[in-house]
Amino acid sequence: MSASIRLLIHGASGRMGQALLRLCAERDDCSIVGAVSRKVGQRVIDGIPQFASSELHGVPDFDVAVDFSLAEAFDPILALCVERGTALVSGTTGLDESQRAAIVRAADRIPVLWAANFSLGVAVLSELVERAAAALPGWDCDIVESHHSGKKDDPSGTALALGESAQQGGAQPRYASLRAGDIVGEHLVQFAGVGERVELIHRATSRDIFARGALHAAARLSGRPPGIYRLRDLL
Ligand SMILES: NC(=O)C1=CN([C@@H]2O[C@H](COP(=O)(O)OP(=O)(O)OC[C@H]3O[C@@H](n4cnc5c(N)ncnc54)[C@H](OP(=O)(O)O)[C@@H]3O)[C@@H](O)[C@H]2O)C=CC1
Ligand SMILES: O=C(O)C1=N[C@H](C(=O)O)C[C@H](O)C1
Repeated sequence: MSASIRLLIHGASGRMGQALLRLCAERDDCSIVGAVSRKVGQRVIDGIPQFASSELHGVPDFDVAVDFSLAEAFDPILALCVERGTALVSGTTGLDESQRAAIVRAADRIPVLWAANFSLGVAVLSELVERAAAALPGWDCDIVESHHSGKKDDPSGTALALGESAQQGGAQPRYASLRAGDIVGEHLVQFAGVGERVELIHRATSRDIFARGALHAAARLSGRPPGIYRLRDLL
């Protein structure tokens, strides 16, 4: 039997962090050696040592950091992974160009997987969007994303990634964002022609789909050579 992969969860107190902690406890291929949040109350919760982001350099040895935090928290966790030579799986959205460039540089030294969306449904939607865009030249393409009122970035990372797929197919997408209630995440990609319209939509009703995808990716990324990995490389 292979050894359990040691995970560091970054953004542990958040909506995604809590889903990751809960779902990791159900797996026998990984264990959490540290949970990092901006603020820390109790030092150990359910046997997992808690660390404040100011204590990042004191976390124990780990194999993969799983980061679902905020853009302003991303640079330190990327730097820590490079310093320790460990893998990074990140779903943090709202990263700017310099942060994206830092990921590319880091990938010379460590394995990195960043994805705007870890669900299988969005992976399929992305392919459908590219095909629809290529098949419907000249049609208007609009991407409408809806999320809970606590979401900070817009357009969502998924909307921007779907926009890249639409562009690959030759469309010029426009974006609209809605923040309301507790919507987990909805993405509508609409192609409008004259007298007809095609709508492709993904509705997430549970964050577990993202957390499961990220844990699966972490288990598969551990021990790989440095480089940029895509979700589809690890499925
Ligand atoms: N790729 C994907 O599939 C998905 C991506 N996401 C993305 O994941 C990220 C997290 O989402 P969500 O869980 O809803 O967000 P939350 O706001 O619920 O959680 C954010 C977490 O980051 C921590 N944090 C905030 N600021 C800092 C900082 N400066 N340094 C260290 N830690 C910090 C928070 O700690 P504290 O509570 O102490 O402030 C908290 O643990 C977002 O970017 C979101 O877009 C979300 C779902 C799926
Ligand atoms: O913040 C969220 O909640 C989500 N963020 C990701 C994004 O920005 O696309 C993925 C998912 O839609 C949920």
